[in-house]
Amino acid sequence: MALPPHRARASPDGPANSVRVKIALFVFSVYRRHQARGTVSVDKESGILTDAAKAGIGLIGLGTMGSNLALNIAENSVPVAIFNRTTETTHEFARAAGPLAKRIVACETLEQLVAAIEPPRAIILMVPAGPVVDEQVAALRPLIEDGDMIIDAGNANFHDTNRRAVEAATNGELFLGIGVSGGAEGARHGPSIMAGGPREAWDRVAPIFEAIAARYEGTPCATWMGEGGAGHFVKTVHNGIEYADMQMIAEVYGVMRDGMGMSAPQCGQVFARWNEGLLKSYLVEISARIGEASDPETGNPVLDIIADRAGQKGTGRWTAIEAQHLAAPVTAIEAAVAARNMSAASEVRAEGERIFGAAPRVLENGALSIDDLEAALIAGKIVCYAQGFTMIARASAEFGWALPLPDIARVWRAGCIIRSSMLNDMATALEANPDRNLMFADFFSYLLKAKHPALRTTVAAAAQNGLPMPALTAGLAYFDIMRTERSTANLIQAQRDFFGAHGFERIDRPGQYHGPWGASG
Ligand SMILES: NC(=O)C1=CN([C@@H]2O[C@H](COP(=O)(O)OP(=O)(O)OC[C@H]3O[C@@H](n4cnc5c(N)ncnc54)[C@H](OP(=O)(O)O)[C@@H]3O)[C@@H](O)[C@H]2O)C=CC1
Ligand SMILES: O=C(CO)[C@H](O)[C@H](O)COP(=O)(O)O
Repeated sequence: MALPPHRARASPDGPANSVRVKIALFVFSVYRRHQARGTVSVDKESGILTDAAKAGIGLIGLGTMGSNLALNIAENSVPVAIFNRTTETTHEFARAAGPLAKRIVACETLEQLVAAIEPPRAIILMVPAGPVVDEQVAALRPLIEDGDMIIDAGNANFHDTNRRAVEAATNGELFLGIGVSGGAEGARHGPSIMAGGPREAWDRVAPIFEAIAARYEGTPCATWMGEGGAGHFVKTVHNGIEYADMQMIAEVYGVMRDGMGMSAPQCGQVFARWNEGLLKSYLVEISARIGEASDPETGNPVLDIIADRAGQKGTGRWTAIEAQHLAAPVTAIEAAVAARNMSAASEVRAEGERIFGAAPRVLENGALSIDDLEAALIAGKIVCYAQGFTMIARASAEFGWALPLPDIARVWRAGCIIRSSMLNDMATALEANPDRNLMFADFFSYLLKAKHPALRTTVAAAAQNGLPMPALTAGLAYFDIMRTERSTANLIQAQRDFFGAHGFERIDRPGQYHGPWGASG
């Protein structure tokens, strides 16, 4: 199949150059301030920077993400003051920081942390979502001054971020809610950053975040999304898409493993091949590496010894719940969240298998090809992103944000977990028409026309053989519903009117009507 012509790349030169200038000016200003304060001294025993020279930013929470972000910040020439609940971790971290330790100010108390940062201060929180963030804000509040800024860079429910932004404004502080994606590797070498909060607050710290962010053809993947919880909202939908993307990949892995009898390394090799085509993406790439990895102790494929119960920290669930509130169907994401919950119920599943027997699962030779699975995954992925972007557009209108849909696609092109070669084309399509379902854009409708038959064949064969495919099935149903001009909701409306006198519209004249249901209605 020939690809359509429009895989144009946005020219990165203009914005990228101006960003480089901004970063250079910021770094220079930090250096000047440090020069003015004299030389840095180092504690002989710990090797930790102890000088009165002030840090350009503070960071609380040296776990997986915080420790890597701190190193990334230091590597980008910005001295960073660090604090962690467990003090030993702070010292271990600073000791292990090697040459970057000279830009790390290790603090044992929040008082030390605040004192170590150049005012007006900016302090990043990289701690678990929920009450911990409120506790950290409350602990910092008596120590900071008007104009200081707290930045929650963990995953947060955007409703909490909205509330915290209002509380901060009342207290004369600035509050940013920033979604950071990319896992440990991204945090260390370039994550994708989705910021929300007062624009002027973002502008103040943007040079640091743009410096540490991933780059797509020179353009930093760090974007201000809007006021309040806008950044955390976009990160939440990112994670919802992440759930669906991962689930769809797991579903085709299930067909290869159970339906086709392929080994984990064989599945890995298929993913590696797919990663050279339209499915090129971080999640397919790591699935290839996972499939090919073997357990050093037993020599068996690692994938075969991992328990089949998926964990979750809540962002997928937040997406599904919010989508319901917004009446924005994200059926593939909802199915993926439900699939994780069902995977966790392993004892119930075992009982089900005892009662009903295992489904046949094995496909007849030739029932499906690897190419069918690839095409099914391409179609499913387009539907899942289309749902995510539609939800973002709905939220933008509902919450009075002006969420920049093309920029969201752009900021996801590098650094984040859902980065994929399709995102540049999504940015182009959303630039042309941000209000239109992505499935209908020229490039994606062209692909869907070509690939949806394979999605249908795959879902049908899987259903026939008891291979569960909740996300791909949900994606196919969404596609079919969205291409059906006359749905079956006329019967729903009749039923509602029958039992509750809710009324219905007619197709042949305007107005509200009731049916001739008689006394039984
Ligand atoms: N891991 C990932 O891939 C990603 C995570 N995130 C988000 O980033 C945030 C941090 O995640 P991650 O680094 O993985 O988490 P970790 O569990 O690795 O680290 C948690 C950090 O928070 C501190 N902490 C935990 N509880 C408290 C508390 N009650 N009071 C003070 N400090 C506390 C821990 O300190 P101590 O050492 O004392 O335990 C530790 O420094 C979360 O919001 C997460 O959802 C975002 C993107 C990706
Ligand atoms: O934000 C992330 C990636 O983008 C985190 O890794 C998050 O923890 C993933 O979600 P979950 O733990 O629910 O799978």
